[in-house]
Amino acid sequence: MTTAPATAPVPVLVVTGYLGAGKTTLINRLLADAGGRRIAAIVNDFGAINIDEELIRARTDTVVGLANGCVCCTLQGDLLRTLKLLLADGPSPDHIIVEASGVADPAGIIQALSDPVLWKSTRLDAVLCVVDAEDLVASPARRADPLWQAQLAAASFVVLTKAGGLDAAAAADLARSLSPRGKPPVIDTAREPLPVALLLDGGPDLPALPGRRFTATAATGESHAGSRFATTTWQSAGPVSLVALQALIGALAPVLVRAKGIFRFAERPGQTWLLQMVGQRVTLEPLSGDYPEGCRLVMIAEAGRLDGDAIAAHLGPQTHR
Ligand SMILES: Nc1nc2c(ncn2[C@@H]2O[C@H](COP(=O)(O)OP(=O)(O)OP(=O)(O)O)[C@@H](O)[C@H]2O)c(=O)[nH]1
Repeated sequence: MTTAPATAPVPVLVVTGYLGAGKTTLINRLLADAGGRRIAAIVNDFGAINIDEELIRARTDTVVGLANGCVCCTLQGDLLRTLKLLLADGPSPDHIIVEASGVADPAGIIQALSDPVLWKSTRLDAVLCVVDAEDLVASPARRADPLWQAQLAAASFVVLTKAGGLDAAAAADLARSLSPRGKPPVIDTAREPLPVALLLDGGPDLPALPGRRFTATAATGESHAGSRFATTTWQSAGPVSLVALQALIGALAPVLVRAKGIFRFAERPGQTWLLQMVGQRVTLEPLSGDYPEGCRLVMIAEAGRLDGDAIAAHLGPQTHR
């Protein structure tokens, strides 16, 4: 009697990191450099509109968005259901990347992925924590934030983004401060190529699976920020005024922690634009590729600080696509 060869569990890479740290950008780099690996992405956006899913969809056919909640708590069940569907539907991917929302405590995700039934078909391979160097330099108090600490504590790898403005010694100091003993490894994306094979396939000095340990503490500790931040979304079927958007950002900048949106402007017909705001840094860049018509905007602020009516006051009433 012959037995069917056991198929290896599909490895899962969880990408965590604070709001606007660079998770989506990093995942798109991994997808671009995937080297023939079939990668499925599950993208969790805290808000009702999943901008990150749209940005990642441009790179891979297999992307599932989980919006309006957090995979570390309210959407844990959805995460497990989505994983099961991805594995049941056609040929399994070689790898699954889960982008956590910026307010997620990875402990809850690790806990969900440790489901013994799921473990046979998928295994948590690594947790990658994206850390924004500019943000840390501008806001040193970030290090005392329990959410930020929980994300870093769960990391098997730390990816340092936006460190290009620091000199080499300052960047090395920053990396050491994030990982004093050199484990987890810190990868400075401004100075070194992204080690795709290491991040996706594991490294030689990583403990053998499934014995690799992950820091899983209570999912609902004070570090979880789902209730600390509130998200407000707005969308329209048609274009908006660029001047009105600039005025809106100017008016709300003092309270916004994060904003992102996909826009068409009445003043610039025929072009789609991506708005990104992290801290006080705002960028507006043209997008190439097919994006659905209309505009959508997600804004995140400390709960109670963002007046949703201000968006409609500047951009006009919300209309649905
Ligand atoms: N200079 C620089 N900018 C970066 C880098 N990575 C990301 N950014 C910029 O940072 C902003 C936020 O990047 P995202 O990839 O959307 O961040 P995120 O962590 O997915 O954001 P959330 O999902 O909202 O938490 C965008 O304007 C990016 O272009 C980097 O390595 N260097």
